[in-house]
Amino acid sequence: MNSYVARLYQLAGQPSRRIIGLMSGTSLDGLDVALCRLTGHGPGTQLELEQFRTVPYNDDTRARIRTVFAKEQVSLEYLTLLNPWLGSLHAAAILDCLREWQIAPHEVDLVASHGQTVYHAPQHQHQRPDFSINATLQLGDGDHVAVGTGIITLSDFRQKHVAAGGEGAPLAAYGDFLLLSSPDEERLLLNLGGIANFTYLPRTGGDASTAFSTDTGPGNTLLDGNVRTHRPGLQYDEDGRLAAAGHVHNGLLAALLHHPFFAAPLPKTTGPELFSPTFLAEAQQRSNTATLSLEDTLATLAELSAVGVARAVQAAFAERPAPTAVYTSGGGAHNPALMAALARHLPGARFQSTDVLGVPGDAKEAILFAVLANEAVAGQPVAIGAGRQRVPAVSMGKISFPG
Ligand SMILES: Nc1ncnc2c1ncn2[C@@H]1O[C@H](COP(=O)(O)OP(=O)(O)OP(=O)(O)O)[C@@H](O)[C@H]1O
Ligand SMILES: CC(=O)N[C@H]1[C@@H]2OC[C@@H](O2)[C@@H](O)[C@@H]1O[C@H](C)C(=O)O
Repeated sequence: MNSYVARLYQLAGQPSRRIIGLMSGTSLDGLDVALCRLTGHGPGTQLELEQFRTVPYNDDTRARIRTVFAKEQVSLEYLTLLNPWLGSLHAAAILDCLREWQIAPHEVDLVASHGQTVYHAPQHQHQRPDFSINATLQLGDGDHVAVGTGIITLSDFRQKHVAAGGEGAPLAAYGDFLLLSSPDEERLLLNLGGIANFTYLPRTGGDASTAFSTDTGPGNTLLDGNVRTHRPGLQYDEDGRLAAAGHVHNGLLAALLHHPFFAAPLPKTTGPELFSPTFLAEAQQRSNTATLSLEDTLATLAELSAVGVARAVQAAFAERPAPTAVYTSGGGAHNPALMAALARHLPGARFQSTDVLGVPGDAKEAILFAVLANEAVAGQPVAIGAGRQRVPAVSMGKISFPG
């Protein structure tokens, strides 16, 4: 028997596994590295987050990713080169973290690598009559991560979801459901990354078929892009200071909200392919607001992100009250201007960080991929959701051996 197959078989039978989850999201701020001890599997999964670090991307890495990121046309040669280059970069980042944490690679059982999304193309977004399929592309080849670290690696999680009829995202529902359901309350888990999304969790023991997750529209992506354009050198509006100094422009807000995405049924996914600088420029042109101050534009964009979340929550809970327990994660939770807008648009909500649940908000997405790898190796396909909100019950991730 191949010794790695034997190792996987052994890992599957162990009571717990030590798994590194990797996530590099749409904000391109860096690679999140979460060292997790996962005990059990399925609804009994227990998480201990042993270490967490974001390894920042330098300007060169960001520029390389931006060369292809969310672009309809790119150099095929560049894309081909970027795939293994990112895999090797991620492997080096893991080794660097392990050195700092004084842990040897052989003491880690698995790596769960999300890779870098460079293009997300659900059918509603690409609208090509010649391809009636959903598609999504993550770079950072898993074999390079496995060979570079010496650790068995699972990667490319989203393809199975697409193959089973999903849009490849959001996958958060699976891990959120396993780690964060509570017998005491139903919950909304609101992630404010480049794109915003939420997971609805019924009480544990309640009707699991009602759990689901959906994107809601932009989180920080339009805010970040606008800041970068007008304040070169800044990556984002720190602590939302610029947005807080501005006023919402209702004309621009209406032009932004005009897009059918905001009225589309749930669940839905999106990305910076749609919510791009061009999307903003077109809305500015239609509303005659191209010369609006940076502060007012940012205040309006924060409002847009909050309205997107509120509309999706209203659509999901048209027939009954929405959960009031809302747990936030992602970088946008550190933006007080965005959080203030959300508080206005979700009046009954009690906002807390997922930190209070033992899952630090900044680490949550990386942890979720460790949970998916744990399920793929030791668990069963997770069945949650029903009807239009059905989440395909599949195990996800492709397995790469180091040798
Ligand atoms: N102190 C802060 N003040 C304002 N905004 C902040 C702050 N800290 C982080 N952010 C925002 O959070 C962003 C990073 O968020 P995060 O890392 O969750 O995104 P991501 O994981 O790349 O996105 P996605 O979840 O869409 O893949 C930054 O680009 C910035 O917009
Ligand atoms: C295609 C893709 O990478 N989507 C990301 C992105 O970032 C946030 C939002 O858009 C979400 O749909 C997803 O990530 C999280 C981890 C998810 O799949 O749940």
